[in-house]
Amino acid sequence: MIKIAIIGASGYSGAELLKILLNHPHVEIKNLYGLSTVGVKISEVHKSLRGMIDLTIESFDENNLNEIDLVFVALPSGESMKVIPKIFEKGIKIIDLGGDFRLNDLNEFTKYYKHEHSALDFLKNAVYGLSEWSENEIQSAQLIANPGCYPTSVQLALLPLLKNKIVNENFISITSYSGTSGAGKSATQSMIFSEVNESVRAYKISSHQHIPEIKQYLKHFANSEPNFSFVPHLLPVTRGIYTTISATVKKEVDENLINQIFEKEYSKKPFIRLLKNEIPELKDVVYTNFCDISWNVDENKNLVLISTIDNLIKGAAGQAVQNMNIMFGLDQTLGLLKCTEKKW
Ligand SMILES: NC(=O)C1=CN([C@@H]2O[C@H](COP(=O)(O)OP(=O)(O)OC[C@H]3O[C@@H](n4cnc5c(N)ncnc54)[C@H](OP(=O)(O)O)[C@@H]3O)[C@@H](O)[C@H]2O)C=CC1
Ligand SMILES: CC(=O)N[C@@H](CCC(=O)OP(=O)(O)O)C(=O)O
Repeated sequence: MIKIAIIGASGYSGAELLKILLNHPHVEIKNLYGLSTVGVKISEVHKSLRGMIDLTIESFDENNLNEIDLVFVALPSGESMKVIPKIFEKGIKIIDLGGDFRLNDLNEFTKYYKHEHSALDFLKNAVYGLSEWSENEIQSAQLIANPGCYPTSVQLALLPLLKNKIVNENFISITSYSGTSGAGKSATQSMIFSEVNESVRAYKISSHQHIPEIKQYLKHFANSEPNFSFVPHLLPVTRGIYTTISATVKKEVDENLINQIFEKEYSKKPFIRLLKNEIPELKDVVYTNFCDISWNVDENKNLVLISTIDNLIKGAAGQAVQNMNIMFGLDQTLGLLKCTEKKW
């Protein structure tokens, strides 16, 4: 059994981790950590877990991790880097759901993350855990930086086409919509029901922390440095990410070639569902680890790609468990709903 601790178990991603891990055949959940909820039973914080787990949330102390094999860290931005180096020193495997260890360009990193200087040197220890694209590196990693929710949906759709050099890189337009759970459980005025309901708004245009992440890993995985815009929007739903990407493809490219590229890259990947010309819908991926991808090219070589995920599952806890399975040499689908065939 893999003995697990979760730091940030009382948050939204913590809840999803628990629901998946309680159903995992090779996992034993040992310790749960929080901040304002210390001393409270986890089944009182996440009432959906009533009758499923009898653990109380504790205050984190790295000296209590002696029997732990893997720690999931689901803390707000800037908090993980305070605890992860101490856990790493003990030789324990770690999966960080936050952004603290995703960027290796220090200029970009310091723009977006309030850091402790000692944590900067530490960045090189992390492997970026985009499961479908870094399986080999994940297998041998001690520390995984789990990808952000928007970058997961963007990269899974764009990488195969950029890797095959069929997209014009002069301009790619990326528009994403997220449910409100993407912002976590802390209350802010802009996230209350009456502000969000029956409305849609863009935010952090040109300044979102996921722009450098997308840039870094398009280069890393596809050796591509396209000029792109990324505009996130807040949608009045609880969960899900809907990403629409517009670009032009090179003049010799047609839909058949794109079909072949996606099939080659993803036909054996259990969480990617290729929909070709169908239009994906959020309701078909929420509560799952699937990423549904569709594509369309018109006679003027305009490409539209659509990619949908659940921000809390494929965009956070589900991908984290997929990465845990890969790190421990297990079937990567354990604990998660999966595709057993790719025809429907
Ligand atoms: N929500 C999402 O869709 C996604 C989130 N992520 C990332 O995952 C991480 C967790 O996100 P999410 O679950 O939404 O966050 P939440 O805000 O829902 O939960 C945060 C958790 O961290 C604990 N916590 C808060 N502040 C501190 C602190 N100063 N020290 C120690 N513990 C603290 C909270 O404990 P308590 O409740 O006891 O106060 C709670 O357990 C973030 O880095 C986020 O960016 C990544 C992808 C998607
Ligand atoms: C709706 C909403 O506010 N979403 C968050 C997503 C944050 C997240 O999940 O990403 P990190 O782990 O990279 O911080 C945002 O746009 O900042």
